[in-house]
Amino acid sequence: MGNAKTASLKNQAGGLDDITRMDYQLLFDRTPVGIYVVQAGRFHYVNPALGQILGRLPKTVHSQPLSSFIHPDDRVVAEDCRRRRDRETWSIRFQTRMIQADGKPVAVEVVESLFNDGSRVDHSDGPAFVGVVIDMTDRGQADKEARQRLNFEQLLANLSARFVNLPGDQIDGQIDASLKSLVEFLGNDRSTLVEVEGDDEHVMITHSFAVPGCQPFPIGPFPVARLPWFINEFLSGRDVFVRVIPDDLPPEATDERKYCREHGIQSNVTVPLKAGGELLGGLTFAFIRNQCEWPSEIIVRLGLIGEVFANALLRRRTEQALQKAIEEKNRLRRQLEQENLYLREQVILKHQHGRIVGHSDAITRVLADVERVATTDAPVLLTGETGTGKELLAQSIHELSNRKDRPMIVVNCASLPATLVESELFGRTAGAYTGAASAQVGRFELADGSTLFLDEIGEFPLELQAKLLRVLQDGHFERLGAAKTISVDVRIVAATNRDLEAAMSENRFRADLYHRLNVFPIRVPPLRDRRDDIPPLTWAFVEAFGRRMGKSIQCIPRKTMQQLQDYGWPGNVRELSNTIERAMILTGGDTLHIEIPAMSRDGSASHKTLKEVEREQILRVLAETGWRIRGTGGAAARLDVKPTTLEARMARLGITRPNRS
Ligand SMILES: Nc1ncnc2c1ncn2[C@@H]1O[C@H](COP(=O)(O)OP(=O)(O)OP(=O)(O)O)[C@@H](O)[C@H]1O
Repeated sequence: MGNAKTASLKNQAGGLDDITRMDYQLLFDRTPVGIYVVQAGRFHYVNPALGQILGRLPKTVHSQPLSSFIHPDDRVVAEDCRRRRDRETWSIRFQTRMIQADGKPVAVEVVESLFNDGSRVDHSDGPAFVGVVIDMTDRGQADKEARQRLNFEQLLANLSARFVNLPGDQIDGQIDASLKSLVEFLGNDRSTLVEVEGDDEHVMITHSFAVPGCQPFPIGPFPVARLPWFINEFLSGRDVFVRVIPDDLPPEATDERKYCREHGIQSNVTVPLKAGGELLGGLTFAFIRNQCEWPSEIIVRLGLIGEVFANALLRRRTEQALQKAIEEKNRLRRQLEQENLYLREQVILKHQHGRIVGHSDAITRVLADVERVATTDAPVLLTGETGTGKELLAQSIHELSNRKDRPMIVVNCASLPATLVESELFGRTAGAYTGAASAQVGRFELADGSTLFLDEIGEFPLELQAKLLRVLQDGHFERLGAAKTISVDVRIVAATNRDLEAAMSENRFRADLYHRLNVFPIRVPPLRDRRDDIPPLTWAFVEAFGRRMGKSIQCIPRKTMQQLQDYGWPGNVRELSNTIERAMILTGGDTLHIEIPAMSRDGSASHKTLKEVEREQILRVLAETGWRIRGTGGAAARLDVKPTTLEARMARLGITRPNRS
């Protein structure tokens, strides 16, 4: 094998046979690697390269013990290695420190093997070894850089991990902590995060960390005009690396030169922060105590750190925008709710003005219809049980219309004798019929330019319905007994608690009139279908009657109010109003006691006489006062009557005190 190798070397070298011993000597002398021959622990040969590693001339080293050139701390280990060499190959590889002439240690790697060249060494002194010594100083530097690279990767991974899944509101805190870690790791004096502002004239300093003894950059807006070259550089997406300030600054950076001089900045490295295709700001590293010594490799990799910050900023921005959008949505919703509330209040207030009380959904819907139709001239048909407030609503429609300056004319069709309806509505000429001595202006003429409320329209005489229909259609009619046609502009609001459709099918009501009236029907719900309105209505009536009667009621027991809400109110609001009025008459003091009519929720029930109601009320108050009639808090005072009057009534109603057992 050895011959084969030699043959191949011969071929490559183009004639190794020609190389003389002198040539080998030259080779050893010229090689940049240290070479020595050692026997019995002493140098027999040291080439110039090893002399250089040791900082000595080779001849001064000759015959010296090898161990004396090994660092004292490494000697034992090195000798041990050399002793335990492989018996087969007789070679050994170890790392150690050698000592230079000036006493400085130099890290080396040594490879030593058995040396057979009998011409150079006398084997009677034991085996000789040849050693190759490699200076590891450069290698150490490479290792240091590799270690630095590794640490940097570690820092990068840590930074990224810190920001992953971090809620938007914690990002700022983490940026502060990360700037501190960066300064500690990279050894600069101050790290600052700059964000772009909405306006072109400022950037925003959002975070800054400085080592003790150096000032952090003041947080807040910073005018671009103070460092125009520097800011525009990184805002254009370029890295800024000025290792030696002012020498490395371009001529146009005059403001920067001045600023750095004033603030003692020796070097500056800035990376732009870009994420999502957007430039968000810059991350700057300032050197104040020393100049920047970072290897270019670190500077290149700062961009990666910039990316971590940029992504965090982007996420914070996105979350802030989202949060803002949510807040705006909530604000708009609240505003809408408030406007709704306000609108409702407006409606109620407006109608309270027209004495309509209520905030239930049912009445709110009715009021909304009233609002909607009021400003048109369309006929309105109000239907609903008696006492639900149809007339009140008719009044509201009128008051909300642009006819409000003229009074609304009311005709109760049920209360007029059929014979008088025509003249009442359409007017008459003098002598139009027997007994009509003078001419009369009808309600239609009176209502010209205003509203005519036809209450109880279901009672309108069948024979006059065609005439009514004609006025509704074209506004024309003739007074009774006159040929002259009169034209009027009248808005009709009609009301009924009758079933007009049934009347139609029984031919008591004309279908064409019905359809003409029914252009905008409004159904007014019974009070039992809007029980939420009972408390405000009760209080409204208590107030109104209290004012009239000079009484001030401060309290309605919860139980009483509940009973009012539970009751069926077949007579609707009118019945509630009457009940409150009665209770107010009977109540003394500031607490309202109401005798609730004994009826079921659906309103079908027996009606009590006033006498029965009075009896029950007196009995109840007597029970509450322990049958004490006189004095403050006595039953007479509670009922607001003289004690003698109460006693007389009790006698009349047959009320006597039950025997006490
Ligand atoms: N929402 C309300 N707020 C305040 N008062 C009301 C309300 N509804 C009705 N009232 C009062 O109840 C009473 C009856 O109302 P209104 O006469 O308008 O009812 P109606 O439906 O026209 O009755 P009818 O069918 O018997 O003519 C009136 O005193 C009215 O002021």
